[in-house]
Amino acid sequence: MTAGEKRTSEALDQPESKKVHVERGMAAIKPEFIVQKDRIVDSFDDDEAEGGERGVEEGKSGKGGKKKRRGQNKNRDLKQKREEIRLCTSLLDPDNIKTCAYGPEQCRSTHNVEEYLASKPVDIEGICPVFRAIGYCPAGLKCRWLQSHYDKETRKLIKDLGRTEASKIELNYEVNNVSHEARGKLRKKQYDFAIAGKVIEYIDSTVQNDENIANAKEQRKNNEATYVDAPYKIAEKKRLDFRNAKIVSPLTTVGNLPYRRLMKKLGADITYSEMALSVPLLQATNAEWALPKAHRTEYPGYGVQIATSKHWAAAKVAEIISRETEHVSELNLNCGCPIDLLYRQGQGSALLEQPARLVRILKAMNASSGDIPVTVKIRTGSKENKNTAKTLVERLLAENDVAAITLHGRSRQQRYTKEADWNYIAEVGQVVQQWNDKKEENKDSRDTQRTCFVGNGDVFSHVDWYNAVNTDGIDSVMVARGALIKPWIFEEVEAQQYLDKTATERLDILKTFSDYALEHWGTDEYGVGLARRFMCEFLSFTHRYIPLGILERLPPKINERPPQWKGRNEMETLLGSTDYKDWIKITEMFLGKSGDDFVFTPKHKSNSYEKSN
Ligand SMILES: Cc1cc2nc3c(=O)[nH]c(=O)nc-3n(C[C@H](O)[C@H](O)[C@H](O)COP(=O)(O)O)c2cc1C
Repeated sequence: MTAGEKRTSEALDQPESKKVHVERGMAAIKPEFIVQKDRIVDSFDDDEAEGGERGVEEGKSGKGGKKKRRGQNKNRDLKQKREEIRLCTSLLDPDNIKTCAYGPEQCRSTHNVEEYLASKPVDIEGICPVFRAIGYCPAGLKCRWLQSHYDKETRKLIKDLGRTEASKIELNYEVNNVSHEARGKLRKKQYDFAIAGKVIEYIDSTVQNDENIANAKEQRKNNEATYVDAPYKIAEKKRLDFRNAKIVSPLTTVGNLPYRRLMKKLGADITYSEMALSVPLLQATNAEWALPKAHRTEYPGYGVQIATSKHWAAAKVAEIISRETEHVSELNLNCGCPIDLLYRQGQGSALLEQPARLVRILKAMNASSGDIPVTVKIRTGSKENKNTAKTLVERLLAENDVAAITLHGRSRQQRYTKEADWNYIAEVGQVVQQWNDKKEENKDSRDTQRTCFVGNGDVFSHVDWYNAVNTDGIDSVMVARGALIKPWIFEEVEAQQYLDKTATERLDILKTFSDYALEHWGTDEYGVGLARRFMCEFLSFTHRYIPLGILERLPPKINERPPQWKGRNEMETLLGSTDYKDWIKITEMFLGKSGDDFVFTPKHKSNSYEKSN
């Protein structure tokens, strides 16, 4: 709804005497916490976020360019600065000096340890979070908390290797690292696609173009004798059971490994990688292969999401993932990403308009992914008011290649200000349920795996969650922004009540994120910079939380915007600040002072950002 279309709604869940009149789309804040009534926080257009920085070329203004999206900061500078004097990584541990591949003369980093240590900024106070967690800090001399694990007398690192082993036993490590060897082969185009090769050949031979898929099915019906069976067998798949599972959506940029690890700790059952693109995966770029990595606690229940427009690329990626990783519970195809860049390449939500291509991709993935089941995430359709998901789902079920379907109740065209259509999600759920019932009745069928159906959109509390999962045909819910703005959402689901978290409790959550971020990105200058950046990205969602205790009425809604408010104490006010400079301040509580060269540009222009720029 636009600002000009304001309507008045009543708070129906309050007794008559307490009913308040609030503008539709506005959060009702108790008067004593309102700072400036007419200063309303801008609505957030989260669509851009789905593609992460891959969407930056969208929104160019000027001749021939696209209309600039309001409130978005394009061309964000996301690179973290590196130290001016860098220590060669061969010298990180004085007890274990390695051979430098370039030699001290050629190496671009310094081999003079004293010079390096003298150039380092003053250490961050306290105990190194990684050393505390695992008894050893891989950043060695580069650690920003070095004083906590360095003996100045002996000039040696302090290690507690007993603790390292213990933390490994506690499953405190990362998985799904694709080997250097496999990546090298990919880069040189020498990887042996033993399964995908056959699958691609078969799909190519049976289907030359989109129309032929329909023809092939017709041919199969009319003339069974001439139909050639696929020259490969589809492996038996691991079973998925999503009934009432607490699921965190795939979330580009913000759904990074430390965040997902945090969500597992806070009660999530299932997590997904950020969307990885098939082409850079096949080119073996390190950044793309970082995406399927997971924390050990995420498995089982960890899905890798990919985006692609080609069945051959899908088959190859599926084979690599099934052969080179050991901790993937499902392989998910993204058919929802709305950003122009991917859409124009036929990826993400573009596949909704090309069902034959989509079916081909899923078939290729399913046949090449070994025992990893294939799942898909779709939207209601491409255009607003023209839902196509039902027909699409019928077709996907008939092809029998997906173990689960997630439906985000919005079209590609629809922006986030409009609510997700849960009535339509329920209708599609019925289609899946009828299909599953029929399968169950057909006792002769060898394939008795039911297809799971998951709804997605605007779930922000246990009330929304139970409304969804108690609907016939809906197995569970994927939660995206709700789990970013309110990371304790699954605790509410478990407790079946709203939880009024204090600022201190919310800070504890951020502290855990900070610790996990440092374990993942490292405690050297560069790692701390990354941890700070991704913590700011996280805070760009957490700050949207309006504390329960200052709300005049329930339920809180994800899309409601508040007038400028203050919290019940200073910390609560700070945690709700829309100013990215305050977010940096919050990171400093855990990550030390940010240097002058730390750069963070928020994705959304907040009120204060616009004011100060
Ligand atoms: C920051 C952000 C990043 C997202 N990244 C992805 C992604 O990589 N893959 C995907 O399928 N959906 C992505 N989405 C969409 C969400 O998974 C989800 O479908 C959508 O936000 C609706 O759910 P919600 O109303 O619970 O937020 C992203 C959404 C946001 C806000």
